[in-house]
Amino acid sequence: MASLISAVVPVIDFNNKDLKQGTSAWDSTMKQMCHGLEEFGCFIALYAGVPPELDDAIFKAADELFDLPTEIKSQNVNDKPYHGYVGQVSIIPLHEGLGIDNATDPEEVGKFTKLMWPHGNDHFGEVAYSYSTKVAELDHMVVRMIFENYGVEKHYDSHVASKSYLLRFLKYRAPETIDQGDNAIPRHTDKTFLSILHQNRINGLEIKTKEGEWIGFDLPPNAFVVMAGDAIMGWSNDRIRSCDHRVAMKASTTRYTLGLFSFLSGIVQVPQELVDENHPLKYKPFDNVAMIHFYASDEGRKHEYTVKAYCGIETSVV
Ligand SMILES: O=C(O)CCC(=O)C(=O)O
Ligand SMILES: [Fe+2]
Repeated sequence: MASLISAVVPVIDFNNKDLKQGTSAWDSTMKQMCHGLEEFGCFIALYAGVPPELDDAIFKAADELFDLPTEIKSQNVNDKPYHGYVGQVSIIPLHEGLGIDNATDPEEVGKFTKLMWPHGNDHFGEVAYSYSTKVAELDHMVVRMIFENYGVEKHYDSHVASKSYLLRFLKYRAPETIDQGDNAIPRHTDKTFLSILHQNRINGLEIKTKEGEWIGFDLPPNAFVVMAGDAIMGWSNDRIRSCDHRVAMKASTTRYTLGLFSFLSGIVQVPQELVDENHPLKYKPFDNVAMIHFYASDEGRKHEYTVKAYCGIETSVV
């Protein structure tokens, strides 16, 4: 049973108008944020970039999407594991998910919309695209601070150019028994650089602390959980650790989460600036998408930290 002590995970207000690069507000936010990522693998962002009307619209869009027949939803396929439709899986019976790959590209959002609604649904497309671009703006601000904090600003532009965003609509129906709710999504780490999660006011996300305690969140409506994945753990040479998390469903109504998951293309390398006497190189250069394929294998799923097993120096398979 997890305790609700989210107060320990930093809560950062991104709505502060003084939050501009070079100000003391920026510096202290940057430090608090990186402390969250280093200690917990996550922090909570309060972010008004998604205004209340868009917030309502995206959850209504989720309702509309999941109401489609399974035959239609199943057409959401992707070569990359965990990117397309997931549903009717016996070990996670409460869960269903769909994904729009490259969700900050209006054409890709249009293609997904056409696949789901061959007769068109412009409203859905506009809402999904606008939500993705607004949350990607938060991701950019967070990543800018991370790069500045670790003194690697010069790599920021190439990082942004190599990233893509997957928008996933995630649904959890109410459990019929307590046991069924416990493992709505079993514990795992994401294979992302960062994951930005936003729920429809129904709690359920739990994270594991370094001390091994599971803690839950009581999240306010404008909260976005910014979570480190295995790609940032490798890139940061273990300064940031990926967040071990799971979902427990206790509510009697449907929970929705929108996840904006970022992945990197090309080869990811630890920046030279993050390697020194106190921080010897821990990871070989790696391919983020190949790491997801590794995780999808029987061997890949055995490890606590996929990135260590995949490309950690001494322990890796590549
Ligand atoms: O629903 C959530 O809060 C978390 C979902 C999650 O962990 C995932 O999709 O990887
Ligand atoms: Fe996750």
